[in-house]
Amino acid sequence: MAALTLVSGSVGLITLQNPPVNALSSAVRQGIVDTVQRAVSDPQVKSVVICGQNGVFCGGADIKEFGKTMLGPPLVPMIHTIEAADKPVVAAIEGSALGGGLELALGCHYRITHSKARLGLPEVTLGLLPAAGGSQRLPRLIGVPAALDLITTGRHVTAAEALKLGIVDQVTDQSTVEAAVKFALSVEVQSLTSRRISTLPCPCPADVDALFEGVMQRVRQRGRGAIAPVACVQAVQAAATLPYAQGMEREQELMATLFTSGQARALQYCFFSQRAVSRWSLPSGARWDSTKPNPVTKVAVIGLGTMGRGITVALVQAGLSVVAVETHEQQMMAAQRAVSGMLERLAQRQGVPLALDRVRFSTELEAVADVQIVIEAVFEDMALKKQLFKQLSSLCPAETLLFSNTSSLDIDHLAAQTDHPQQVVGMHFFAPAHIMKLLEVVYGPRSAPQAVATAMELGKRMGKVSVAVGNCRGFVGNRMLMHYLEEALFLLEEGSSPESIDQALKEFGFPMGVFQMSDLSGLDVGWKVRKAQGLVEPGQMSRVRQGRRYSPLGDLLCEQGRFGQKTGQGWYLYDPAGSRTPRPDPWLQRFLEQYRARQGLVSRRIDSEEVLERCLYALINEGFHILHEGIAAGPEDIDMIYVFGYGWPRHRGGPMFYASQVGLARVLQRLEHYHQLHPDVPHLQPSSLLRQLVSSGSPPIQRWKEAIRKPHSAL
Ligand SMILES: CCCCCCC/C=C/C(=O)SCCNC(=O)CCNC(=O)[C@H](O)C(C)(C)COP(=O)(O)OP(=O)(O)OC[C@H]1O[C@@H](n2cnc3c(N)ncnc32)[C@H](O)[C@@H]1OP(=O)(O)O
Repeated sequence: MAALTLVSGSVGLITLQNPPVNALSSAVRQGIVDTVQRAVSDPQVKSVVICGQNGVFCGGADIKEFGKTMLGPPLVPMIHTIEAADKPVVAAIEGSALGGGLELALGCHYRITHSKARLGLPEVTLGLLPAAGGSQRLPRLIGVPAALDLITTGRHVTAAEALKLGIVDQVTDQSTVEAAVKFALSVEVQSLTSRRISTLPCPCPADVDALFEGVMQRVRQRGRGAIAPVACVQAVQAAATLPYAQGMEREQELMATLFTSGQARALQYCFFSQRAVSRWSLPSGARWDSTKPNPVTKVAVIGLGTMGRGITVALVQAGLSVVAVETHEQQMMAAQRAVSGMLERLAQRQGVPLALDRVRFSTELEAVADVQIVIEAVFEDMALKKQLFKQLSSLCPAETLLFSNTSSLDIDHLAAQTDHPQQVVGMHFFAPAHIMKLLEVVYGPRSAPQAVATAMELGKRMGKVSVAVGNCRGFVGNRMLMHYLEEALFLLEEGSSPESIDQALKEFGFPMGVFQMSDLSGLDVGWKVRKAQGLVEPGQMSRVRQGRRYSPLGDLLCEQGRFGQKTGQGWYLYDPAGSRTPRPDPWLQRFLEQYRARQGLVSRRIDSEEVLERCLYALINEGFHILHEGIAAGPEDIDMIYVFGYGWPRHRGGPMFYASQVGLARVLQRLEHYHQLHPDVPHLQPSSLLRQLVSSGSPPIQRWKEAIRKPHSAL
């Protein structure tokens, strides 16, 4: 797991060997301890270089070992031994030096880096802190403000930035190991006194207390209840105020709390789930590793509203040629200006050349005839989309893939309009499409595996987290969201207010509550969907529709022209119209009181526990139905959809992971309780999969698939 060879006569070269990222597993740590000891005690060795196999220095501690009994030598004394060595030790960093990998490098006396390498301490993203001395050494090396930034955000820095910050000593474009060996030879006789970072004082700015206070405030605000960023600030504060040995004690103490926390488990589950969802499979048995995506260089986007513009930008940024079609001349001009502006701003921010020449704008549908993929992004209207798919089917060659950016419409109906239904797949982007990371790739029973593979690959090229899901109303995300929204409305009817419901959800960790989110998306969007479902009865107040409880509150607001932020009024007041700051609306309060009075509803006090249980468990219950039907391959697919598309707090792992942490028996018991109180609400009736899991002893989430009828989970 680590090999020692003698090179250039006097340099002991230690190579970490643990593909793919040379994570510091117990075997690797043992290998490092053994090889360092041999190198240090070998009189022929005058200096040491540590590098990683296959162009990667080290991806950090082995995350797969977390939560298990720790075997092998611990990291902290291992790094101390390296730092204390009386022969110069040089880290040769290629690929990545992350987390424990960078901490290992900080224990070395020098760091030589390839220009393409990335360095960082991303432990915070896993619910941890750099507890192999990183929180104490980095501030001593680069100062408190820069260390706080890197440690609390976990962001990776380029080699150039690392050099500027003083993390590394040299950057090379050539062979890193050769440069490091040459460097090691040149420092063999130099004193190491100033090279042991742990012995250096921590450079602090004059207003260090104010700095910590400000950062702590920012971190709490941004973290939405996450504990790791707070502990990271506290650890750096220890580096700034305590001698190294005491700082290390504080680091270990803080880490001990984080290491066993539910948040760390949730974040580590997210790390693996994010990767697992790319290993898609279909109910037919087709899989990611046995299906080749089509080569794609040119894509068309039809419909240049908000979504189409965002998709165009995302495609251009992925290096593709795009034909952007909008048949209305005026809208086309506006879209062209908007897309060019977005691309210009992005190019400026990223310091890359402007790629405007990769987009060709056209008002002619015929312009799409020579592309490999057409992404339809016209208005969410079935008749309109059906007509377009019919036209596309006759316009495009048989091998062209036809993707629809629909958020809820039936993919099978669209496929049925074409001569080649196997070429049709849904690509549900989230607004703004060039920024949001989530992509739901929706397959129908006739979608070809190759079409799904190509959509997943295209998503990857655009930097998205793509999740393959089956076709059903609302797909996975919006289907679950419907019940969350409905419960919020029922709670309003029963006596709650938009402010208190939103507050409870924000305290849970959502960036905004359900009513603020609805105002932002536009209340007319849901109204249109409900109209299409035949649920809307203008001017009517009846609370039972299609045989179940229904709240007409949203419809009544829309009838008053209250569509949310864009009209200045919705569940909140926005002054002026278009402003983003919601203010409680006294009109709404009166309206709710009158509504309850007319309906004979007696208002009661509703606490945040009930808000969370009813909104979240209703959503989770639908997730169990989705799993049972095989619409999502596994719980991790649902969780990644919610984390990346709906603002579910990552440190809570996603709705299905959250259910597993709350305890399935508890979720079941509360759903039964609420269903008993509200028998006219079918979505509160516990799913049979949830019952089945509870009666089989609530297995851990990784084993749910064994109970699912059509499992094709990737975890
Ligand atoms: C009390 C005892 C513990 C003390 C610990 C002290 C403090 C130290 C803590 C840590 O070091 S925590 C780990 C910090 N490191 C990271 O967060 C880095 C995570 N990895 C990445 O960001 C990326 O993997 C990468 C290194 C940038 C490479 O990216 P790339 O896109 O090339 O590959 P991936 O698909 O992401 O990964 C490939 C493969 O490798 C697995 N993997 C990656 N990193 C680790 C790791 N640190 N431990 C275990 N496994 C890792 C990843 O899951 C992929 O696996 P498969 O999905 O292919 O099975």
